[in-house]
Amino acid sequence: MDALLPMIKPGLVHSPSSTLLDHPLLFFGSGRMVKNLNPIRIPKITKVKAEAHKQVSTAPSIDFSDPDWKSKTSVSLDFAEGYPSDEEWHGYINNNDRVLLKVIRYSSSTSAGAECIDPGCTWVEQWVHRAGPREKIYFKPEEVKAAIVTCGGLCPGLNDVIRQIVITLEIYGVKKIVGIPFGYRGFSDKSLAEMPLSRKVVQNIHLSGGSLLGVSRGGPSVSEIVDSMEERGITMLFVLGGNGTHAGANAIHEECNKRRLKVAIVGVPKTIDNDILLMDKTFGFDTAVEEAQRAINSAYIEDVLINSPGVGENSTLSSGYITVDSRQSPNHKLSGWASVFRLNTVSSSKIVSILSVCAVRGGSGLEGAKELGSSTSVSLDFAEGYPSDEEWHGYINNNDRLLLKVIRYSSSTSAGAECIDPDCTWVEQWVHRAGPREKIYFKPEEVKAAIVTCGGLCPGLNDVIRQIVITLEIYGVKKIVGIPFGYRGFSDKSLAEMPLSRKVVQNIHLSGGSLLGVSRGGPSVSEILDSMEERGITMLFVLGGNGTHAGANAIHEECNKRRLKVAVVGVPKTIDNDILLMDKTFGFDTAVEEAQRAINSAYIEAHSAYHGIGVVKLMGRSSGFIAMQASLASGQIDICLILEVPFNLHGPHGILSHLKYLLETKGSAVVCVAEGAGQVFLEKINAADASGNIILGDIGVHIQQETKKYFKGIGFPADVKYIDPTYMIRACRANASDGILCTVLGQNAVHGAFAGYSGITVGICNTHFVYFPIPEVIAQPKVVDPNSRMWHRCLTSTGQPDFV
Ligand SMILES: Nc1ncnc2c1ncn2[C@@H]1O[C@H](COP(=O)(O)OP(=O)(O)OP(=O)(O)O)[C@@H](O)[C@H]1O
Ligand SMILES: O=P(O)(O)OC[C@H]1O[C@](O)(CO)[C@@H](O)[C@@H]1O
Ligand SMILES: [Mg+2]
Repeated sequence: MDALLPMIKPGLVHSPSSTLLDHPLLFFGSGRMVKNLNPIRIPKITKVKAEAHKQVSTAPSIDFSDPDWKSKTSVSLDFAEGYPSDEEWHGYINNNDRVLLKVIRYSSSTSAGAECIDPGCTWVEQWVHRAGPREKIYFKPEEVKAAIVTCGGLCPGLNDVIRQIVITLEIYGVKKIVGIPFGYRGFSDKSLAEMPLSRKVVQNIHLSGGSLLGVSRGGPSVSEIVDSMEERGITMLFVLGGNGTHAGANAIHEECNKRRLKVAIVGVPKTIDNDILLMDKTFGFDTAVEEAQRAINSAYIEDVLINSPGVGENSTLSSGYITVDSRQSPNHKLSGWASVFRLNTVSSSKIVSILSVCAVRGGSGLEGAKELGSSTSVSLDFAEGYPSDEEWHGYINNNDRLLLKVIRYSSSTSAGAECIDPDCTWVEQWVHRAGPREKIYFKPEEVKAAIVTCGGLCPGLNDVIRQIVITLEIYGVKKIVGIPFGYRGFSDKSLAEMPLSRKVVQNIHLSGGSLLGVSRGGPSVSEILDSMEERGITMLFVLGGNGTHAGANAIHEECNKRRLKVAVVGVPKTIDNDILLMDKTFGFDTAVEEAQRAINSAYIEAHSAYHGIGVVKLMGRSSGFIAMQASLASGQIDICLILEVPFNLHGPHGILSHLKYLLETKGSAVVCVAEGAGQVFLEKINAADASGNIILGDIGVHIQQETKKYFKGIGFPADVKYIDPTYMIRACRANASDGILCTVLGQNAVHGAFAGYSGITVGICNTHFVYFPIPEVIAQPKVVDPNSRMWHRCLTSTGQPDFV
């Protein structure tokens, strides 16, 4: 297999005719390639002189008084001889790193959504190249002329991509960057001049939709385009577009190869339709769904309020998910689980008829997990035997598994490498796939389900409550209640449980907060259990963060001790995104979206003031994910501070001297700080909330005060504005992306309980939904890895140096 790899060997730089430039996307694994791809040619490696690109990405030693500090440090190209040893990799991606393409191991080709290559549904590894900066680069930045072109229809985010390409090219040291106007047409239409691009030009273009460069369809032939590229001396072409644009890009690439031109053609797939193969999603898709949802909401409101009651009733059913509407068509054929959505009563009796006799099981979802401890897979003891393959229709086969980690790091020093042993051996760790099972454990008519929401607020709580209730009703459950104000509702006699039904929850997702209320602290686990027994609860859905999940696990264990037939299922809720093993928790995306608005206000304030400095504090007591992502999303942050990365305020490498430099050079600056950061500078409060969480000092206020003091002290004018949007970012309604996440989490929580799992929580992992044993995800808070690509991307975006 290695013979196929586009290796950059010590002392070698790959030649244009035989390398990644030929095959920007290669697949490896088990000798199998994805259909429709041409066989991979064995690359011919030509000897050229060695070029090592030395970049300091995390620990640059910077002299801020030098106006050229950026070009001298993190962006400098300091070529050296020879290939760097593993120890020398700092923030670079090792060329041999690979990402697994498919992460689900289907146990049967008839399991819901199974994508099998052969009828036996054999597990086939298919690897793709990991993206990111390489230590050895192929082009000399000063020789590069880069062009960007946007083709096809418009798409939200085009300007964001243009902007970041330009900024990143500048960081590499590229000076000649141009935009080709109006798509491929700009290559031939003499009336359209190419547009010089620089950081200054693109600084704020992401604040508007459309494309700075304009778009078009149609245009010149490939050979005309390449003639024009040769004439212009273009050596890098970035092509933003959909499938047509990419077909064009590939033809241009092939033509360049034919003409033996040393040109890199790189596409960035753009389409709101999300119809590009192999990717989780294309940019613009999320925004399009968000906007579409607004249109649906308007349609819903129009129908309900203006049209006849009959129409209104219909749109009540269809609101949230328009596909439900199509399923109501009497001619629409549904099978298996899908039919359950439509044929409510029939389906529940069908489900009952296939009841299994398996016991409610403890959390035991992780298999073969070297670092996570071994655990058993779930075994099912069905009364009437295992259904044959032909019988699966829309159900998840119990033996389906999802791979936890998808990157094969070739070296422990590759950027963000998470290796289990020093050799970075590839270890398969499998988790259970979430979803409806054909055999269920509970008889719906015997179930009493309760939902409780604990901890702080989080956008999407109502969406999850709503979906749990709707899904329970689909199963045929009649007794559904909400426990008011968190665990406290189990003991406080003044708080009556709230009966829940589809009618009650129908529109609750249109507001933030929790219909049930939240609280911290509360009764002991045994009090909770006594109350659950008294109420006859057989399913408990627990929405909360790490504390809540610790509680849920204790409840599950106590149920086991008391030999109660109860399913305890968690749904992780936290805007902080600090739960282990998941791609993200619900509410996080919305919090980032809202935080970005606060950052934009801070930017405008700072930008409009003479020597303005905006400081924004964001939530995240034990991790800096919100601050990092909001900084990245906004593109307006100069300094992002998180608790995972230490910093100094004072001194030559401190934040204050960098702020002075920014005011001198840019005229303004914006700082984003996570609430958990810089606690060492603050006096300990020595207090905890009702749940025992330590109360933090206010780092935002501290930075504001220190900044004012510093500039006053040196007699340098500075206008400091402080924005604290912390509660605003978590009290709002979930955005579309969180709305979808919440809906699927809610459905899967119910499927998990009905399948007979307990002590589990539902999560999204590598874009698929899985069940985790609770203890595995709350062993410690998930934090930002300062060696991760995401943090490095944030640094690339802010341009900030190290502050120690
Ligand atoms: N170790 C534990 N065992 C049992 N219950 C716990 C434990 N830790 C916390 N709880 C309970 O869980 C509930 C919520 O905990 P907490 O206030 O820490 O919020 P959280 O779930 O971590 O959410 P957030 O992300 O908002 O902090 C509280 O009622 C608390 O009493
Ligand atoms: O004010 P409250 O409810 O204690 O919540 C604050 C905490 O809740 C969170 O939003 C979620 O854990 C933290 O980021 C924050 O520190
Ligand atoms: Mg917590």
